[in-house]
Amino acid sequence: MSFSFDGPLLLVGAGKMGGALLEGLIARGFDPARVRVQDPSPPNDVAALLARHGIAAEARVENLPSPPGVVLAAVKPQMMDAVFPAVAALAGPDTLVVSIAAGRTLESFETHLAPGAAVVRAMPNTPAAVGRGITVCVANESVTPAGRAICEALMSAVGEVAWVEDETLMDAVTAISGSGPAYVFLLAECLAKAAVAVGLDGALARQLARATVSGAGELLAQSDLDAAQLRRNVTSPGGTTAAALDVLMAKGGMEDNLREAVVSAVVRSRELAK
Ligand SMILES: NC(=O)C1=CN([C@@H]2O[C@H](COP(=O)(O)OP(=O)(O)OC[C@H]3O[C@@H](n4cnc5c(N)ncnc54)[C@H](OP(=O)(O)O)[C@@H]3O)[C@@H](O)[C@H]2O)C=CC1
Ligand SMILES: O=C(O)[C@@H]1CCC=N1
Repeated sequence: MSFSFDGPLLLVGAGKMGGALLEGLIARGFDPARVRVQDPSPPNDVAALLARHGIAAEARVENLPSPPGVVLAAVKPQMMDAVFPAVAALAGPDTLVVSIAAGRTLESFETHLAPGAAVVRAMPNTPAAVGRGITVCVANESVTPAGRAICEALMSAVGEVAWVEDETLMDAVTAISGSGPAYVFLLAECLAKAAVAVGLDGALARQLARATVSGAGELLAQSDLDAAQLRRNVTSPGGTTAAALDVLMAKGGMEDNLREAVVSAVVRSRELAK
Protein backbone atom coordinates (compact mmCIF):
# COMPACT_ATOMS: atom_id res chain seq x y z
CA MET A 1 0.00 0.00 0.00
CA SER A 2 1.58 3.31 -0.98
CA PHE A 3 0.73 6.52 0.83
CA SER A 4 2.31 9.06 -1.47
CA PHE A 5 2.22 12.36 0.34
CA ASP A 6 4.85 14.42 2.06
CA GLY A 7 4.70 15.52 5.68
CA PRO A 8 2.94 13.98 8.61
CA LEU A 9 -0.55 12.59 8.90
CA LEU A 10 -2.20 14.69 11.60
CA LEU A 11 -5.11 12.94 13.30
CA VAL A 12 -7.26 15.40 15.21
CA GLY A 13 -9.49 13.43 17.55
CA ALA A 14 -8.35 9.90 18.34
CA GLY A 15 -11.65 8.64 19.67
CA LYS A 16 -13.64 5.62 18.59
CA MET A 17 -13.63 6.36 14.85
CA GLY A 18 -10.30 8.18 14.58
CA GLY A 19 -8.73 5.39 16.65
CA ALA A 20 -10.34 2.69 14.49
CA LEU A 21 -8.98 4.33 11.33
CA LEU A 22 -5.51 4.69 12.80
CA GLU A 23 -5.53 1.08 13.97
CA GLY A 24 -6.51 -0.11 10.51
CA LEU A 25 -3.96 2.13 8.77
CA ILE A 26 -1.06 1.02 10.95
CA ALA A 27 -2.09 -2.63 10.60
CA ARG A 28 -1.90 -2.16 6.83
CA GLY A 29 1.55 -0.65 6.79
CA PHE A 30 1.18 3.06 7.47
CA ASP A 31 4.35 4.17 9.24
CA PRO A 32 3.48 5.24 12.81
CA ALA A 33 6.50 7.57 12.77
CA ARG A 34 4.57 9.71 10.25
CA VAL A 35 1.58 10.11 12.58
CA ARG A 36 0.91 13.02 14.92
CA VAL A 37 -2.15 12.87 17.12
CA GLN A 38 -4.02 15.73 18.72
CA ASP A 39 -6.35 14.46 21.41
CA PRO A 40 -6.21 15.58 25.04
CA SER A 41 -7.70 12.32 26.34
CA PRO A 42 -8.03 9.41 23.95
CA PRO A 43 -10.06 6.45 25.22
CA ASN A 44 -8.03 3.71 26.92
CA ASP A 45 -7.90 1.32 23.98
CA VAL A 46 -6.71 4.06 21.62
CA ALA A 47 -4.19 5.31 24.22
CA ALA A 48 -2.82 1.74 24.36
CA LEU A 49 -2.60 1.61 20.54
CA LEU A 50 -0.72 4.92 20.50
CA ALA A 51 1.63 3.74 23.26
CA ARG A 52 2.35 0.48 21.40
CA HIS A 53 3.47 2.47 18.37
CA GLY A 54 5.32 5.23 20.22
CA ILE A 55 2.83 7.93 19.18
CA ALA A 56 2.21 10.76 21.66
CA ALA A 57 -1.31 12.06 22.23
CA GLU A 58 -0.84 15.83 22.29
CA ALA A 59 -3.36 18.22 23.80
CA ARG A 60 -2.63 20.61 20.98
CA VAL A 61 -0.29 20.07 18.05
CA GLU A 62 1.68 23.23 17.37
CA ASN A 63 5.21 22.49 16.30
CA LEU A 64 5.28 20.50 13.11
CA PRO A 65 8.53 20.28 11.16
CA SER A 66 6.53 20.70 7.96
CA PRO A 67 2.84 21.22 7.18
CA PRO A 68 0.82 18.02 7.39
CA GLY A 69 0.35 16.13 4.16
CA VAL A 70 -3.03 15.06 5.44
CA VAL A 71 -5.19 16.33 8.29
CA LEU A 72 -7.74 13.76 9.38
CA ALA A 73 -10.37 15.72 11.30
CA ALA A 74 -12.19 13.30 13.61
CA VAL A 75 -13.56 15.25 16.57
CA LYS A 76 -17.28 15.38 17.30
CA PRO A 77 -19.17 17.55 14.81
CA GLN A 78 -20.31 19.83 17.64
CA MET A 79 -16.63 20.48 18.58
CA MET A 80 -15.28 21.05 15.11
CA ASP A 81 -15.74 24.84 15.08
CA ALA A 82 -13.84 25.16 18.35
CA VAL A 83 -11.02 22.82 17.35
CA PHE A 84 -10.54 23.23 13.61
CA PRO A 85 -9.36 26.88 13.24
CA ALA A 86 -6.12 26.22 15.16
CA VAL A 87 -5.57 23.05 13.13
CA ALA A 88 -6.24 24.93 9.90
CA ALA A 89 -3.42 27.31 10.79
CA LEU A 90 -0.99 24.37 10.47
CA ALA A 91 -2.07 23.58 6.91
CA GLY A 92 0.19 24.34 3.97
CA PRO A 93 -0.74 24.77 0.30
CA ASP A 94 -0.43 21.02 -0.33
CA THR A 95 -2.26 19.84 2.77
CA LEU A 96 -5.29 17.65 2.12
CA VAL A 97 -7.97 17.99 4.81
CA VAL A 98 -10.17 14.94 5.26
CA SER A 99 -13.09 15.35 7.64
CA ILE A 100 -15.08 12.38 8.86
CA ALA A 101 -17.48 14.45 10.96
CA ALA A 102 -21.14 13.63 10.45
CA GLY A 103 -23.09 16.51 8.97
CA ARG A 104 -20.19 18.95 8.67
CA THR A 105 -20.09 20.38 5.15
CA LEU A 106 -17.09 20.96 2.92
CA GLU A 107 -17.87 24.68 3.16
CA SER A 108 -17.64 24.66 6.96
CA PHE A 109 -13.97 23.64 6.60
CA GLU A 110 -13.20 25.87 3.62
CA THR A 111 -14.14 28.96 5.63
CA HIS A 112 -11.19 28.31 7.98
CA LEU A 113 -8.67 27.51 5.23
CA ALA A 114 -6.84 29.50 2.56
CA PRO A 115 -8.74 29.87 -0.73
CA GLY A 116 -8.19 26.84 -2.92
CA ALA A 117 -7.58 24.46 -0.01
CA ALA A 118 -8.31 20.81 -0.79
CA VAL A 119 -10.99 19.27 1.41
CA VAL A 120 -12.62 15.84 1.35
CA ARG A 121 -15.69 15.00 3.41
CA ALA A 122 -15.62 11.30 4.16
CA MET A 123 -17.92 8.96 6.04
CA PRO A 124 -16.18 5.80 7.27
CA ASN A 125 -17.49 3.21 9.73
CA THR A 126 -15.98 1.34 12.66
CA PRO A 127 -15.37 -2.00 10.88
CA ALA A 128 -12.38 -0.04 9.52
CA ALA A 129 -10.61 -1.24 12.67
CA VAL A 130 -10.52 -4.75 11.16
CA GLY A 131 -10.03 -3.68 7.56
CA ARG A 132 -13.71 -4.22 6.75
CA GLY A 133 -14.95 -0.64 6.69
CA ILE A 134 -16.61 1.25 3.91
CA THR A 135 -15.94 4.94 3.39
CA VAL A 136 -17.87 7.24 1.10
CA CYS A 137 -16.08 10.44 0.05
CA VAL A 138 -16.96 13.70 -1.64
CA ALA A 139 -14.27 16.16 -2.68
CA ASN A 140 -14.34 19.91 -3.15
CA GLU A 141 -13.23 21.44 -6.44
CA SER A 142 -9.67 21.96 -5.21
CA VAL A 143 -8.95 18.28 -4.70
CA THR A 144 -6.73 17.11 -7.57
CA PRO A 145 -6.64 13.57 -8.95
CA ALA A 146 -3.50 13.10 -6.83
CA GLY A 147 -5.42 14.28 -3.75
CA ARG A 148 -8.21 11.82 -4.49
CA ALA A 149 -5.62 9.07 -4.86
CA ILE A 150 -4.14 9.91 -1.45
CA CYS A 151 -7.57 9.81 0.19
CA GLU A 152 -8.40 6.61 -1.67
CA ALA A 153 -5.14 5.00 -0.49
CA LEU A 154 -5.78 5.96 3.14
CA MET A 155 -9.38 4.83 3.22
CA SER A 156 -8.95 1.72 1.08
CA ALA A 157 -6.32 0.60 3.58
CA VAL A 158 -9.21 0.03 5.98
CA GLY A 159 -11.91 -1.24 3.63
CA GLU A 160 -13.93 -0.33 0.58
CA VAL A 161 -14.16 3.21 -0.80
CA ALA A 162 -16.86 4.87 -2.87
CA TRP A 163 -17.12 8.46 -4.12
CA VAL A 164 -20.14 10.63 -4.69
CA GLU A 165 -20.15 13.95 -6.54
CA ASP A 166 -23.27 15.35 -4.83
CA GLU A 167 -22.48 16.34 -1.25
CA THR A 168 -26.14 16.28 -0.19
CA LEU A 169 -26.06 12.47 -0.49
CA MET A 170 -23.68 12.31 2.46
CA ASP A 171 -26.54 12.57 4.98
CA ALA A 172 -28.08 9.39 3.55
CA VAL A 173 -24.68 7.69 3.43
CA THR A 174 -24.11 8.58 7.08
CA ALA A 175 -27.48 7.07 8.03
CA ILE A 176 -26.75 3.83 6.17
CA SER A 177 -23.08 2.88 6.38
CA GLY A 178 -21.79 5.33 9.00
CA SER A 179 -24.41 4.47 11.60
CA GLY A 180 -25.26 1.06 10.12
CA PRO A 181 -22.89 -1.05 12.21
CA ALA A 182 -24.87 0.06 15.28
CA TYR A 183 -28.08 -1.34 13.77
CA VAL A 184 -26.34 -4.67 13.21
CA PHE A 185 -24.90 -4.73 16.72
CA LEU A 186 -28.38 -3.96 18.06
CA LEU A 187 -29.66 -6.95 16.10
CA ALA A 188 -27.05 -9.11 17.86
CA GLU A 189 -28.07 -7.67 21.24
CA CYS A 190 -31.76 -8.30 20.56
CA LEU A 191 -31.06 -11.82 19.33
CA ALA A 192 -29.16 -12.60 22.52
CA LYS A 193 -31.98 -11.21 24.67
CA ALA A 194 -34.52 -13.26 22.71
CA ALA A 195 -32.34 -16.34 23.21
CA VAL A 196 -32.46 -15.82 26.97
CA ALA A 197 -36.23 -15.31 26.78
CA VAL A 198 -36.62 -18.76 25.20
CA GLY A 199 -34.50 -20.46 27.86
CA LEU A 200 -30.80 -20.27 26.89
CA ASP A 201 -28.26 -19.07 29.41
CA GLY A 202 -26.66 -15.67 28.86
CA ALA A 203 -23.21 -16.87 27.77
CA LEU A 204 -24.57 -19.29 25.16
CA ALA A 205 -27.10 -16.66 24.04
CA ARG A 206 -24.33 -14.12 23.38
CA GLN A 207 -22.14 -16.75 21.67
CA LEU A 208 -24.97 -17.77 19.33
CA ALA A 209 -25.88 -14.16 18.55
CA ARG A 210 -22.27 -13.16 17.82
CA ALA A 211 -21.52 -16.20 15.66
CA THR A 212 -24.82 -15.90 13.79
CA VAL A 213 -24.56 -12.19 13.00
CA SER A 214 -20.88 -12.33 12.06
CA GLY A 215 -21.27 -15.61 10.14
CA ALA A 216 -24.27 -14.32 8.20
CA GLY A 217 -22.33 -11.10 7.49
CA GLU A 218 -19.36 -13.08 6.19
CA LEU A 219 -21.64 -15.24 4.03
CA LEU A 220 -23.21 -12.10 2.59
CA ALA A 221 -19.73 -10.68 1.94
CA GLN A 222 -18.43 -13.81 0.21
CA SER A 223 -21.52 -15.02 -1.63
CA ASP A 224 -22.51 -14.13 -5.17
CA LEU A 225 -26.13 -14.27 -4.04
CA ASP A 226 -27.95 -11.18 -2.84
CA ALA A 227 -29.33 -10.77 0.68
CA ALA A 228 -32.88 -11.66 -0.32
CA GLN A 229 -31.79 -14.99 -1.87
CA LEU A 230 -29.59 -15.83 1.11
CA ARG A 231 -32.62 -15.17 3.34
CA ARG A 232 -34.79 -17.43 1.16
CA ASN A 233 -32.14 -20.15 1.40
CA VAL A 234 -32.62 -20.28 5.18
CA THR A 235 -36.39 -20.33 4.93
CA SER A 236 -37.76 -23.86 4.52
CA PRO A 237 -41.40 -23.83 3.41
CA GLY A 238 -43.66 -24.07 6.44
CA GLY A 239 -40.64 -24.18 8.75
CA THR A 240 -39.31 -22.26 11.72
CA THR A 241 -37.73 -19.36 9.82
CA ALA A 242 -40.96 -18.70 7.93
CA ALA A 243 -42.76 -18.50 11.26
CA ALA A 244 -40.28 -15.91 12.52
CA LEU A 245 -40.20 -13.92 9.27
CA ASP A 246 -44.01 -13.68 9.27
CA VAL A 247 -43.54 -11.52 12.37
CA LEU A 248 -40.50 -9.55 11.21
CA MET A 249 -41.90 -8.85 7.73
CA ALA A 250 -45.41 -7.93 8.82
CA LYS A 251 -46.63 -4.39 8.17
CA GLY A 252 -44.94 -2.13 10.68
CA GLY A 253 -42.21 -4.74 11.12
CA MET A 254 -38.49 -4.55 10.49
CA GLU A 255 -38.61 -2.84 7.07
CA ASP A 256 -40.84 0.02 8.22
CA ASN A 257 -38.96 0.31 11.49
CA LEU A 258 -35.56 0.47 9.83
CA ARG A 259 -36.75 3.00 7.23
CA GLU A 260 -38.02 5.25 10.03
CA ALA A 261 -34.73 4.84 11.89
CA VAL A 262 -32.71 5.76 8.79
CA VAL A 263 -34.88 8.81 8.10
CA SER A 264 -34.30 9.91 11.67
CA ALA A 265 -30.52 9.58 11.20
CA VAL A 266 -30.66 11.57 7.94
CA VAL A 267 -32.54 14.36 9.71
CA ARG A 268 -29.97 14.40 12.51
CA SER A 269 -27.09 14.52 10.03
CA ARG A 270 -28.67 17.60 8.43
CA GLU A 271 -29.11 19.20 11.85
CA LEU A 272 -25.43 18.67 12.64
CA ALA A 273 -24.55 20.86 9.65
CA LYS A 274 -26.05 23.87 11.38
N1 LIG B 1 -18.14 6.45 15.79
C1 LIG B 1 -18.45 6.17 14.52
O1 LIG B 1 -18.87 5.04 14.19
C2 LIG B 1 -18.28 7.20 13.46
C3 LIG B 1 -17.96 8.50 13.75
N2 LIG B 1 -17.79 9.43 12.76
C4 LIG B 1 -17.42 10.79 13.09
O2 LIG B 1 -16.17 10.74 13.71
C5 LIG B 1 -16.05 11.82 14.63
C6 LIG B 1 -15.61 11.26 15.97
O3 LIG B 1 -16.63 10.39 16.43
P1 LIG B 1 -16.30 9.34 17.55
O4 LIG B 1 -14.95 8.77 17.30
O5 LIG B 1 -17.47 8.45 17.65
O6 LIG B 1 -16.25 10.32 18.82
P2 LIG B 1 -15.29 10.27 20.07
O7 LIG B 1 -15.88 11.19 21.07
O8 LIG B 1 -15.00 8.85 20.43
O9 LIG B 1 -13.92 10.89 19.49
C7 LIG B 1 -13.59 12.25 19.49
C8 LIG B 1 -12.27 12.40 20.22
O10 LIG B 1 -11.87 13.77 20.10
C9 LIG B 1 -11.33 14.13 21.35
N3 LIG B 1 -11.16 15.56 21.52
C10 LIG B 1 -11.80 16.41 22.36
N4 LIG B 1 -11.28 17.63 22.26
C11 LIG B 1 -10.33 17.60 21.34
C12 LIG B 1 -9.41 18.55 20.79
N5 LIG B 1 -9.42 19.84 21.20
N6 LIG B 1 -8.52 18.16 19.87
C13 LIG B 1 -8.50 16.88 19.45
N7 LIG B 1 -9.33 15.92 19.94
C14 LIG B 1 -10.23 16.27 20.86
C15 LIG B 1 -12.32 13.50 22.31
O11 LIG B 1 -11.85 13.51 23.64
P3 LIG B 1 -13.00 13.59 24.83
O12 LIG B 1 -13.78 12.31 24.71
O13 LIG B 1 -12.19 13.69 26.05
O14 LIG B 1 -13.84 14.80 24.52
C16 LIG B 1 -12.39 12.10 21.71
O15 LIG B 1 -11.32 11.28 22.13
C17 LIG B 1 -17.39 12.51 14.70
O16 LIG B 1 -17.34 13.70 13.98
C18 LIG B 1 -18.34 11.51 14.06
O17 LIG B 1 -19.39 12.15 13.40
C19 LIG B 1 -17.90 9.09 11.45
C20 LIG B 1 -18.20 7.81 11.09
C21 LIG B 1 -18.49 6.77 12.06
O1 LIG C 1 -23.49 8.64 15.50
C1 LIG C 1 -22.85 9.45 14.83
O2 LIG C 1 -23.22 10.64 14.74
C2 LIG C 1 -21.61 9.00 14.10
C3 LIG C 1 -21.71 9.25 12.63
C4 LIG C 1 -21.96 7.92 12.02
C5 LIG C 1 -21.70 6.99 13.10
N1 LIG C 1 -21.46 7.58 14.21
